Amino acid sequence: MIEAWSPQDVYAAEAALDEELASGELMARAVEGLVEVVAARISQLDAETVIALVGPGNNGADALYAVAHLAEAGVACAAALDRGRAHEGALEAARAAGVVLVSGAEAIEDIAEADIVLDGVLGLGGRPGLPGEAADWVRAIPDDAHVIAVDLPSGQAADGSAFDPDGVLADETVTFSVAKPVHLLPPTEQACGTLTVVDIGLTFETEPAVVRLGHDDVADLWPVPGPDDDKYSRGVLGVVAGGEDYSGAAVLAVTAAVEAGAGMVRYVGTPTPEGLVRAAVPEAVHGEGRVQAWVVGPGLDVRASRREAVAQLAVARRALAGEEPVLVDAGGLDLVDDEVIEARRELPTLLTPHAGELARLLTRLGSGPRARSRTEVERSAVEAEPVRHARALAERTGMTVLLKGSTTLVVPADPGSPVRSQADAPAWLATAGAGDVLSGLVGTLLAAGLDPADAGALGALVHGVAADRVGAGGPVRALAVAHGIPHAVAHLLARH
Ligand SMILES: NC(=O)C1=CN([C@@H]2O[C@H](COP(=O)(O)OP(=O)(O)OC[C@H]3O[C@@H](n4cnc5c(N)ncnc54)[C@H](OP(=O)(O)O)[C@@H]3O)[C@@H](O)[C@H]2O)[C@@H](O)CC1
Ligand SMILES: Nc1ncnc2c1ncn2[C@@H]1O[C@H](COP(=O)(O)OP(=O)(O)O)[C@@H](O)[C@H]1O
Repeated sequence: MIEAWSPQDVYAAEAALDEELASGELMARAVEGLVEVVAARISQLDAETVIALVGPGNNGADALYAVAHLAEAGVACAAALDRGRAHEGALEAARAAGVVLVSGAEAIEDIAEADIVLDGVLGLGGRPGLPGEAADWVRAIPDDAHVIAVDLPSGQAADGSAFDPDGVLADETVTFSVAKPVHLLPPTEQACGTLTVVDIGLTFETEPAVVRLGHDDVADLWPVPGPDDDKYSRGVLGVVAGGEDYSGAAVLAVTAAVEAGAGMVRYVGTPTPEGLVRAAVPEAVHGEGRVQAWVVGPGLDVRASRREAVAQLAVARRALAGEEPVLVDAGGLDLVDDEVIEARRELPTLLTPHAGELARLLTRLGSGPRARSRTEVERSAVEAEPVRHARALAERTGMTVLLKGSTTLVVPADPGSPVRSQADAPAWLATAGAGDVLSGLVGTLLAAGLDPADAGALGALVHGVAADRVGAGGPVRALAVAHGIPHAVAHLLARH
């Protein structure tokens, strides 16, 4: 599991530890870890020149001390300074070690020829926009240089809220003690590259801001049946999905639920998908009945008027009005209105929109607990600030929101709970029907008793791993992902 703490919590933990340690000890630990990574990269890449981009704060000091150590060890190092502004102790160390200090046009020339660029312009204390000459430095970084960001890529928001295309795009980032939201959240994680966390001894009493499950966490969370279990105790999942237009969604969701190990799946549909489900998934039973959780919505047509569709919609509405946990996806999202929001306020509910569906929902429902602002929300706005928009929907509805995408976010209804961020899927998973598979998989975890945030994060991880293993680096179809779930789960459980 990777946990990330907010910049405020990191500063507080740092201040607490700083009081116990000798002055400069904390930074010395950070620098030692940073030097180790840069030295390893110099030898792996056969790099000859390193240049540090030095900003005015402690982030710049880290970079400057690091090149001082490397210069002492014989590496050809330079440091770009903006009008000579930098941490005094670090500057002295750099001078004494023979680091070449450059600024202006000379800095731009040296950056353009560097093998490794160490970005220490801004760290945790950075505000939007690069200071002084730093924007020119960043533009001068050659494509073939290996860029190592100190703590975080300069220009990117430490809380992960905003991506700056003109900021640093790192090949790797060396951070201290713990990850920060910038490293785990879209849209900023794309600027971080590979992450190394150097332990400098900070401890935290607060909850992390962001959590990412790793493969080794699956065995702790996955509902593995024991000898006393039967099909009912494992959890029965009701699936209200598929209509005459999108009949395949029902097959995909039900198949995924059965493959994920639901004790039983009860399917409620209209004639065409019902026939398909009967043929494709003999394990499923048909019609309404007692369940431990519901999936409502894949392929569901809330505007259909045929008698069978009206009956199916009545079951969907009963599920939303009932007390069992509900996952609401696709067409089912159209059924979420103020009445449903009021009825489900205290009940486990997971909404699973993609960016376009989230934009539509926020446009229709408005944001804030009482829908104070009701404005048109564009898909592009959700993509630019996914966490903010997912949180707005979670606040508006009191429900947990799973926002699908290359990184899947799970924002719990409780604003104090960490955001979950899973980036396990190959881009090949961007294919029709993949979301229907996710709904069946996560629904099974809800029926087994997991809470919506755990079910969403764990389901997203397994979904991604199944796609990765089935596709083996090539294209993957949604049905194959569903069929790949058992092997993915077995593979992940075997790691324990
Ligand atoms: N916390 C930890 O655990 C540890 C932290 N460590 C390191 O310390 C780093 C944090 O250091 P930091 O607090 O000095 O902040 P940092 O990002 O260097 O910049 C602040 C300076 O930049 C300026 N400034 C900011 N934005 C600007 C802008 N857009 N345009 C112009 N100016 C701007 C800002 O100016 P001011 O706000 O005063 O106007 C201030 O002068 C952290 O990332 C890590 O590398 C480790 O050494 C040890 C363990
Ligand atoms: N670029 C991507 N990389 C990895 N996974 C992706 C990417 N784009 C989408 N996905 C995943 O694929 C699935 C698509 O779901 P969705 O948009 O609901 O499709 P559908 O409605 O056709 O089933 C989601 O689980 C999403 O997280």
